[in-house]
Amino acid sequence: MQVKICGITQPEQGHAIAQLGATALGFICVPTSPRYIPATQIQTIVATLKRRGHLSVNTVGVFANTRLDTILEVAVHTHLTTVQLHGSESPDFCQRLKQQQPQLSLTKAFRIRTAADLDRIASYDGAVDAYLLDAYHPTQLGGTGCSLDWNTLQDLHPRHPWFLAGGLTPDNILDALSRLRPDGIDLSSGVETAPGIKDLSAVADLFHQLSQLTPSS
Ligand SMILES: O=C(O)c1ccccc1NCC(=O)[C@H](O)[C@H](O)COP(=O)(O)O
Repeated sequence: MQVKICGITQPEQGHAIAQLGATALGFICVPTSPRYIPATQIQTIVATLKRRGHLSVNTVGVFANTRLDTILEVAVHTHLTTVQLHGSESPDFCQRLKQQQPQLSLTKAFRIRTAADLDRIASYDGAVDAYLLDAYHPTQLGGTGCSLDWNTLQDLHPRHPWFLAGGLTPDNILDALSRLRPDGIDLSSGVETAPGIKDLSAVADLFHQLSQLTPSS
Protein backbone atom coordinates (compact mmCIF):
# COMPACT_ATOMS: atom_id res chain seq x y z
CA MET A 1 0.00 0.00 0.00
CA GLN A 2 1.42 3.34 -1.05
CA VAL A 3 0.93 6.12 1.49
CA LYS A 4 1.17 9.75 0.40
CA ILE A 5 1.12 12.50 2.99
CA CYS A 6 0.36 15.77 1.29
CA GLY A 7 0.91 19.41 2.17
CA ILE A 8 4.40 19.09 3.62
CA THR A 9 5.95 22.52 4.24
CA GLN A 10 8.90 21.83 6.57
CA PRO A 11 12.10 19.79 5.96
CA GLU A 12 12.15 18.18 9.42
CA GLN A 13 8.49 17.15 9.14
CA GLY A 14 9.22 15.64 5.71
CA HIS A 15 12.08 13.63 7.22
CA ALA A 16 9.99 12.49 10.21
CA ILE A 17 7.05 11.43 8.02
CA ALA A 18 9.31 9.53 5.60
CA GLN A 19 10.87 7.86 8.65
CA LEU A 20 7.40 6.79 9.84
CA GLY A 21 6.82 5.01 6.51
CA ALA A 22 5.31 7.40 3.96
CA THR A 23 6.12 6.31 0.41
CA ALA A 24 5.35 9.75 -1.02
CA LEU A 25 5.36 13.34 0.21
CA GLY A 26 3.26 16.01 -1.49
CA PHE A 27 4.09 19.70 -1.90
CA ILE A 28 1.34 22.14 -2.81
CA CYS A 29 2.33 24.33 -5.75
CA VAL A 30 -1.08 26.03 -5.90
CA PRO A 31 -0.55 29.66 -4.81
CA THR A 32 -4.09 30.08 -3.41
CA SER A 33 -3.68 27.17 -0.97
CA PRO A 34 -2.74 27.79 2.67
CA ARG A 35 -0.29 24.90 2.18
CA TYR A 36 1.47 26.54 -0.79
CA ILE A 37 5.26 26.52 -0.73
CA PRO A 38 7.56 28.04 -3.36
CA ALA A 39 9.99 25.95 -5.43
CA THR A 40 12.95 27.07 -3.30
CA GLN A 41 11.30 25.55 -0.21
CA ILE A 42 10.57 22.30 -2.06
CA GLN A 43 14.25 22.20 -3.08
CA THR A 44 15.28 22.52 0.58
CA ILE A 45 12.92 19.74 1.67
CA VAL A 46 13.99 17.40 -1.15
CA ALA A 47 17.67 18.04 -0.36
CA THR A 48 17.03 17.27 3.32
CA LEU A 49 15.29 14.02 2.41
CA LYS A 50 18.23 12.95 0.25
CA ARG A 51 20.77 13.95 2.92
CA ARG A 52 18.84 11.94 5.51
CA GLY A 53 18.86 8.85 3.29
CA HIS A 54 15.24 8.82 2.05
CA LEU A 55 16.26 7.98 -1.48
CA SER A 56 13.16 6.06 -2.50
CA VAL A 57 10.42 8.35 -1.21
CA ASN A 58 8.42 9.89 -4.04
CA THR A 59 8.32 13.66 -4.11
CA VAL A 60 5.07 14.94 -5.57
CA GLY A 61 4.36 18.47 -6.77
CA VAL A 62 0.63 19.26 -6.73
CA PHE A 63 -0.46 21.75 -9.43
CA ALA A 64 -3.85 23.03 -10.60
CA ASN A 65 -4.42 24.63 -14.00
CA THR A 66 -0.78 25.72 -14.19
CA ARG A 67 1.06 26.38 -17.48
CA LEU A 68 2.93 23.36 -18.78
CA ASP A 69 6.29 25.15 -18.99
CA THR A 70 5.94 26.35 -15.38
CA ILE A 71 5.20 22.81 -14.15
CA LEU A 72 8.23 21.45 -16.00
CA GLU A 73 10.48 24.22 -14.70
CA VAL A 74 9.47 23.58 -11.06
CA ALA A 75 9.63 19.78 -11.48
CA VAL A 76 13.14 19.83 -12.96
CA HIS A 77 14.53 22.43 -10.53
CA THR A 78 13.19 20.68 -7.44
CA HIS A 79 13.88 17.10 -8.62
CA LEU A 80 10.27 15.98 -8.25
CA THR A 81 9.58 12.33 -9.06
CA THR A 82 5.87 12.95 -9.65
CA VAL A 83 3.50 15.68 -10.77
CA GLN A 84 -0.11 15.59 -9.56
CA LEU A 85 -2.58 17.61 -11.62
CA HIS A 86 -5.49 18.69 -9.43
CA GLY A 87 -7.33 21.09 -11.75
CA SER A 88 -9.25 20.67 -15.00
CA GLU A 89 -6.25 19.65 -17.13
CA SER A 90 -7.27 17.79 -20.31
CA PRO A 91 -5.99 14.36 -21.47
CA ASP A 92 -4.12 16.20 -24.25
CA PHE A 93 -2.36 18.44 -21.68
CA CYS A 94 -1.32 15.33 -19.71
CA GLN A 95 -0.06 13.66 -22.87
CA ARG A 96 2.06 16.69 -23.79
CA LEU A 97 3.53 16.89 -20.28
CA LYS A 98 4.40 13.18 -20.41
CA GLN A 99 5.99 13.52 -23.86
CA GLN A 100 8.20 16.39 -22.71
CA GLN A 101 9.35 14.71 -19.49
CA PRO A 102 8.75 10.94 -19.82
CA GLN A 103 10.65 10.04 -16.65
CA LEU A 104 8.28 12.14 -14.55
CA SER A 105 5.41 10.11 -13.11
CA LEU A 106 2.04 11.78 -13.68
CA THR A 107 -1.03 11.51 -11.45
CA LYS A 108 -4.37 13.00 -12.49
CA ALA A 109 -6.70 13.92 -9.64
CA PHE A 110 -10.49 13.86 -10.00
CA ARG A 111 -12.92 15.53 -7.62
CA ILE A 112 -15.90 13.20 -7.41
CA ARG A 113 -19.35 14.63 -6.71
CA THR A 114 -21.49 11.86 -8.23
CA ALA A 115 -20.86 8.47 -9.83
CA ALA A 116 -21.15 10.16 -13.25
CA ASP A 117 -17.86 11.99 -12.57
CA LEU A 118 -16.09 8.62 -12.78
CA ASP A 119 -16.92 8.39 -16.49
CA ARG A 120 -14.20 10.97 -17.32
CA ILE A 121 -11.40 8.85 -15.92
CA ALA A 122 -10.97 6.43 -18.83
CA SER A 123 -10.28 9.27 -21.27
CA TYR A 124 -6.94 9.78 -19.44
CA ASP A 125 -5.86 6.13 -19.84
CA GLY A 126 -2.38 6.01 -21.35
CA ALA A 127 -1.82 9.75 -20.80
CA VAL A 128 -0.99 9.42 -17.07
CA ASP A 129 0.52 6.88 -14.67
CA ALA A 130 -1.94 6.99 -11.79
CA TYR A 131 -5.26 8.41 -10.65
CA LEU A 132 -6.23 10.10 -7.40
CA LEU A 133 -9.86 10.29 -6.40
CA ASP A 134 -10.69 13.19 -4.09
CA ALA A 135 -13.82 14.78 -2.68
CA TYR A 136 -15.65 17.59 -4.44
CA HIS A 137 -15.90 20.95 -2.65
CA PRO A 138 -17.61 23.98 -4.23
CA THR A 139 -14.86 26.48 -3.46
CA GLN A 140 -11.69 24.49 -2.67
CA LEU A 141 -9.67 22.23 -4.94
CA GLY A 142 -8.12 20.01 -2.31
CA GLY A 143 -7.06 19.56 1.28
CA THR A 144 -10.70 20.02 2.25
CA GLY A 145 -11.12 17.26 4.84
CA CYS A 146 -14.32 16.24 3.02
CA SER A 147 -14.87 12.58 2.14
CA LEU A 148 -16.35 11.37 -1.10
CA ASP A 149 -19.08 8.75 -1.12
CA TRP A 150 -17.00 5.58 -0.99
CA ASN A 151 -19.97 3.56 -2.31
CA THR A 152 -19.58 5.24 -5.71
CA LEU A 153 -16.06 3.74 -5.99
CA GLN A 154 -17.01 0.16 -5.24
CA ASP A 155 -17.04 -0.92 -8.89
CA LEU A 156 -14.07 1.20 -9.93
CA HIS A 157 -11.35 -0.76 -11.76
CA PRO A 158 -9.27 1.86 -13.57
CA ARG A 159 -6.47 0.94 -15.99
CA HIS A 160 -3.86 2.68 -13.82
CA PRO A 161 -3.11 2.42 -10.09
CA TRP A 162 -5.30 4.71 -8.03
CA PHE A 163 -5.12 6.61 -4.75
CA LEU A 164 -8.05 7.22 -2.44
CA ALA A 165 -8.04 10.76 -0.97
CA GLY A 166 -10.47 13.09 0.73
CA GLY A 167 -11.14 13.33 4.45
CA LEU A 168 -9.09 10.28 5.41
CA THR A 169 -7.91 10.14 9.02
CA PRO A 170 -6.30 7.57 11.34
CA ASP A 171 -9.83 7.00 12.70
CA ASN A 172 -11.57 6.15 9.42
CA ILE A 173 -8.76 4.62 7.36
CA LEU A 174 -9.48 0.99 8.29
CA ASP A 175 -13.18 1.50 7.54
CA ALA A 176 -12.28 2.93 4.12
CA LEU A 177 -9.89 0.08 3.35
CA SER A 178 -12.42 -2.53 4.43
CA ARG A 179 -14.71 -1.24 1.63
CA LEU A 180 -12.24 -0.31 -1.09
CA ARG A 181 -8.97 -1.65 -2.49
CA PRO A 182 -7.01 1.38 -3.71
CA ASP A 183 -3.33 1.02 -4.62
CA GLY A 184 -2.54 3.95 -2.36
CA ILE A 185 -4.02 6.42 0.09
CA ASP A 186 -3.49 10.16 0.40
CA LEU A 187 -3.98 12.21 3.55
CA SER A 188 -3.52 15.87 4.33
CA SER A 189 -5.81 17.73 6.75
CA GLY A 190 -6.64 14.53 8.65
CA VAL A 191 -3.07 14.47 10.01
CA GLU A 192 -2.59 18.21 10.65
CA THR A 193 -2.73 20.63 13.55
CA ALA A 194 -3.05 23.57 11.11
CA PRO A 195 -2.81 23.85 7.29
CA GLY A 196 0.71 22.73 6.31
CA ILE A 197 1.68 21.76 9.87
CA LYS A 198 1.53 18.01 10.25
CA ASP A 199 0.61 16.29 13.50
CA LEU A 200 3.37 13.70 13.78
CA SER A 201 1.53 11.72 16.45
CA ALA A 202 -1.48 11.47 14.10
CA VAL A 203 0.82 10.30 11.29
CA ALA A 204 2.30 7.69 13.67
CA ASP A 205 -1.25 6.63 14.59
CA LEU A 206 -2.07 6.26 10.88
CA PHE A 207 0.82 3.84 10.39
CA HIS A 208 -0.16 2.00 13.56
CA GLN A 209 -3.66 1.53 12.11
CA LEU A 210 -2.23 0.39 8.77
CA SER A 211 -0.03 -2.16 10.54
CA GLN A 212 -3.24 -3.92 11.64
CA LEU A 213 -4.19 -4.65 8.04
CA THR A 214 -3.77 -8.25 7.02
CA PRO A 215 -3.51 -9.34 3.36
CA SER A 216 -7.11 -10.60 3.48
CA SER A 217 -8.65 -7.73 5.47
O1 LIG B 1 -4.08 20.55 0.04
C1 LIG B 1 -4.30 21.60 -0.54
O2 LIG B 1 -4.29 22.70 0.05
C2 LIG B 1 -4.60 21.58 -2.01
C3 LIG B 1 -4.88 22.78 -2.65
C4 LIG B 1 -5.14 22.81 -4.01
C5 LIG B 1 -5.14 21.64 -4.75
C6 LIG B 1 -4.85 20.43 -4.12
C7 LIG B 1 -4.59 20.38 -2.76
N1 LIG B 1 -4.35 19.16 -2.12
C8 LIG B 1 -4.27 17.94 -2.85
C9 LIG B 1 -4.12 16.67 -2.10
O3 LIG B 1 -3.58 15.74 -2.68
C10 LIG B 1 -4.75 16.45 -0.75
O4 LIG B 1 -3.97 15.53 -0.07
C11 LIG B 1 -6.14 15.86 -0.99
O5 LIG B 1 -6.97 16.86 -1.49
C12 LIG B 1 -6.78 15.30 0.30
O6 LIG B 1 -6.90 16.29 1.28
P1 LIG B 1 -7.63 15.99 2.68
O7 LIG B 1 -9.09 15.83 2.41
O8 LIG B 1 -7.33 17.17 3.52
O9 LIG B 1 -7.00 14.75 3.24
